[in-house]
Amino acid sequence: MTEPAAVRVRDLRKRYGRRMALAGVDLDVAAGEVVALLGPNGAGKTTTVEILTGHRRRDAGEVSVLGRDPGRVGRSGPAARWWQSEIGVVLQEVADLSELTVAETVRHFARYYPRPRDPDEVIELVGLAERRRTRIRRLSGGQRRRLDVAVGLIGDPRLLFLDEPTTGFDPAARRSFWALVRTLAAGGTTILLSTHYLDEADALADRVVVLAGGRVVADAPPTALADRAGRRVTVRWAYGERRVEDPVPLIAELASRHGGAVPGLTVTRPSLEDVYLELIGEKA
Ligand SMILES: Nc1ncnc2c1ncn2[C@@H]1O[C@H](COP(=O)(O)OP(=O)(O)OP(=O)(O)O)[C@@H](O)[C@H]1O
Repeated sequence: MTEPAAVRVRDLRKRYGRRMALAGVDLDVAAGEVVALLGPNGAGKTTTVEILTGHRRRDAGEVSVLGRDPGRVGRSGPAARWWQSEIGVVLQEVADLSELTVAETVRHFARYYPRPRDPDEVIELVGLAERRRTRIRRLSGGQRRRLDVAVGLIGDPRLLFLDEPTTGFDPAARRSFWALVRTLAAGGTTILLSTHYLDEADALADRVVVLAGGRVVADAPPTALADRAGRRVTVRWAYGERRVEDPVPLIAELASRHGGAVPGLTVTRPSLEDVYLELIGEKA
């Protein structure tokens, strides 16, 4: 028997007053998959993650997370406790426990779960072993984010939600965070990660779901998005430019028109970033 989907979303809708944040989103995450929800500011990524984790109500649509509706699972009772222990959540805004140390914080959250991971092991995993005794208010932004992830992992979740986990990281911190996500994925954790960094989605995800203006504008493995990038090339010459799939006939025609060499000829393939910008409508 195949494992049921970790996340299944159909026609999800959410408004804030007059502002349409989600205009009918479909999303699937299979067990064991790493899916990146990619999109610009205001695309609806956080709203989606908040609805899936039970932190925000939806207006319409079907949502199932580990077989339960997050809008109905409630806050207490055995079903809610089971569900909350199976998911790990790292949202953008976290509780302020700035007087506690790293180790105290992780141990504090471990008490909420029936089968927590070992706090020292989790601290080591997120790369904070040398900061175990540091108070939270003395951590850097990147270290603080790692602590958020430690708190998200302490319950040993099957499914982990990471909302823009590397915003504000320096390049080295991002790379080591990526290594952590890969370690978790290799251990079988299902991960839904929102990001506005294309390279992050490309580096980590089995599948990239691009959100723009509250809609899914692409849903494909990163390599398929890259292939889409490779298909169309731009041919420029001194008197014009055209985008074509196969540049050879156009160049032949231009060559015969100019009686030999084509003045100022260049042929360029779009980058993955060009395709992404086009998908989210930020390029003419
Ligand atoms: N609490 C709120 N009240 C009113 N409008 C909101 C609220 N939260 C989000 N919005 C609006 O809903 C839309 C989607 O926002 P959301 O935070 O989900 O996007 P996002 O993709 O996570 O953006 P970012 O990358 O900037 O975090 C935006 O237009 C935003 O201004």
